[in-house]
Amino acid sequence: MSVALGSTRPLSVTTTPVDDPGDLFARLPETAPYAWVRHGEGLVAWGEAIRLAVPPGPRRFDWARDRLSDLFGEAHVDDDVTAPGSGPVAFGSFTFDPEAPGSVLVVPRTILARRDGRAWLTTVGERRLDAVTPLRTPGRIRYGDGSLTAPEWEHAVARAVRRIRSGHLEKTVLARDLTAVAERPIDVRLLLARLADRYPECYTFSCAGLVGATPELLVRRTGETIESLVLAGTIPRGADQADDVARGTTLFTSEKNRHEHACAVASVREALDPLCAELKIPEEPELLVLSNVQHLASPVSGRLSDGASVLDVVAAMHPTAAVGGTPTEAALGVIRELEGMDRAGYAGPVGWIDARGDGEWGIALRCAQIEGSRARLFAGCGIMGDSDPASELAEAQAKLRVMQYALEG
Ligand SMILES: C=C(O[C@@H]1C=C(C(=O)O)C=C[C@H]1O)C(=O)O
Repeated sequence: MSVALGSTRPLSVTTTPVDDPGDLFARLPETAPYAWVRHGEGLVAWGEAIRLAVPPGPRRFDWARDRLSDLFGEAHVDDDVTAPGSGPVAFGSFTFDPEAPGSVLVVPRTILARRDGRAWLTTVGERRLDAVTPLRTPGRIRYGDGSLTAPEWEHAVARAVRRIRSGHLEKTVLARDLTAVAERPIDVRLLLARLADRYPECYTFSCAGLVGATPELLVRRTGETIESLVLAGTIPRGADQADDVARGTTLFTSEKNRHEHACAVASVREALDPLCAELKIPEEPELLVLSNVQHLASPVSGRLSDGASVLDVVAAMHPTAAVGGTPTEAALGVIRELEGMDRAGYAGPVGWIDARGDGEWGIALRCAQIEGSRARLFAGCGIMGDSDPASELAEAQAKLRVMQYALEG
């Protein structure tokens, strides 16, 4: 069930303040890099002190929380920083489908963090020196269809639209995958550096081979405060500034996109309401403009009422209608039936948690699963009753470009 690497004795954890390390990614060795970074701040980590394979099932988040609270509870911790992300930390990636295997938690051996003008280093066990080798380029990339070809995927979208029009559900989200094979093994650090450079407002992440830059913050917990950024409703960027502004206006006034966004916001409200003493959700979304697409975005904030950990909040929220649909069960049924692929960690929660229960988790979007010289890229779109399959395909392609750029430069 669970695989623990290294010692099963209590963890010995030391956090000390360090001078500003500058570019966090430049400090990563090539093997097993972990990351959660936005605007140059966050955590990078390497080495694996503990790896837990989370058993699939409806109680997987509870299992993860309980195992971590045992591990962290019995650890010997010497923490001179006491900030969110200091002391022992676990990175995690959960599969989209609770019944799919592959969810994992890793307590890295070394964690380097930088936040609000402070920086610190955490080591688990003996402090070791890890050589930082130069970045390696993967060479030529050859792409192939994933589970469905583009026309097959458009056909699946058309079927989902019919299902929605016949009143079975309001919204679903269909995704597709692409395969990529590089000439040489893929250096995850190079992908991280390129992603962070082009998408600084996204969360550049790496966890157990799942690598990407997601704009969608599922939840950040800092003490009793939580924040989230709900995204749904997308239009590709324009050819020039005037076109861009016109597209932004089209997106903002599009009934289809506003409805799609409202479904996502409603699912987040429903999940967070029972956990919160206070919850703020703006009445109207705003525009989030990224290098490849524009999104409708609603920043959410709240105050927890009962000391839930960040994983408890993740458990309550996943899957939001931004990646599942409305109503959830009907939408998941359509995804299982029409998408024809295993989403693995794509569209699942990815992030980190510390011993206080603080942490940051995103929805794993604009990402790929990397294995040696191979990658599997993912992207999906919210489907409504008036979705046009060709436009949805164009949107999925715009989203796939994030990882294509990371691989190709
Ligand atoms: C499903 C993805 O993105 C989600 C779907 C969106 C949409 O359909 O408009 C927008 C943002 C995300 O919530 C993806 O990037 O793969």
